[in-house]
Amino acid sequence: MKERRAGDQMEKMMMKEKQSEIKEPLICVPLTGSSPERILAEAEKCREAKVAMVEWRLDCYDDCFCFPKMLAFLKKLREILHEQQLLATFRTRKEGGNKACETAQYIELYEHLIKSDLIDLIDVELSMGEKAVDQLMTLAHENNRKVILSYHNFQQTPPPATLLRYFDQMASLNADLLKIAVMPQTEEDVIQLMLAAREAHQRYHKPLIAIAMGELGKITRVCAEFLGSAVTFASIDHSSAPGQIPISQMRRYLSFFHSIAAQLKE
Ligand SMILES: O=C1C[C@@](O)(C(=O)O)C[C@@H](O)[C@@H]1O
Repeated sequence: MKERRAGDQMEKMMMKEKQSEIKEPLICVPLTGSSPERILAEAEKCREAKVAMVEWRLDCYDDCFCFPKMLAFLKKLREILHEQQLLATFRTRKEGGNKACETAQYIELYEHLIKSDLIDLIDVELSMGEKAVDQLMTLAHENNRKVILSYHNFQQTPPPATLLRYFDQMASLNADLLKIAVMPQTEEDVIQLMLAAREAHQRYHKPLIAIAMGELGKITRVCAEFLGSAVTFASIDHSSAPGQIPISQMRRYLSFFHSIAAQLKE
């Protein structure tokens, strides 16, 4: 019952997006523990802080490929996080995550997660290829789960035309949210990422997440609302990517930028 409530919240966000009514982005906090004890402790903190969305980074969890164990643990996690939207992510090593895995293993993991009925969203890497993406997209949508299609580059920022091509591929593969996180080397890279995000937001009318990582890119996390970003990531214990800032600070920044956005709309 309570899980449905989290799903409804996401549904409302998507409706608003369709009406081009940009609103304050949701904060998503990643759980990066490797043991059940650590993950549950992080989840408790998220619950106490009334975090809107929590990302379980399965590539950080030791037993992610032991499916019965993983699912039993997910049930416990969900009991703590019943008010939150729960995003399940396996970030592969080639996109900055902690573990490598074969495509077949990746698909199997997500199939278990989708069918468990215990998560609201999944993050699927665009680089998995059209066939794998299609398969997971169909299964997720049949089970009323939302899909974030994502691209990460922890080394550099590809040129604007490439960023737009990725957003375009994500939208045409029917993603519910389009997500790009890149590493800027210069301030121009940060600006290019911001411009590509604005352009994609106007073109596709889909919620997106656009992040420039590291110190240089912090601005994209706090002024997410101006890029059309529906979600921004913040840390509660350990950050899962360079440049993430603590949730208490993030809340202050978001409400500051939201008040500016509201004034501009008046
Ligand atoms: O993709 C993302 C965004 C992120 O990389 C960030 O830069 O905040 C953090 C990851 O946990 C998440 O999966």
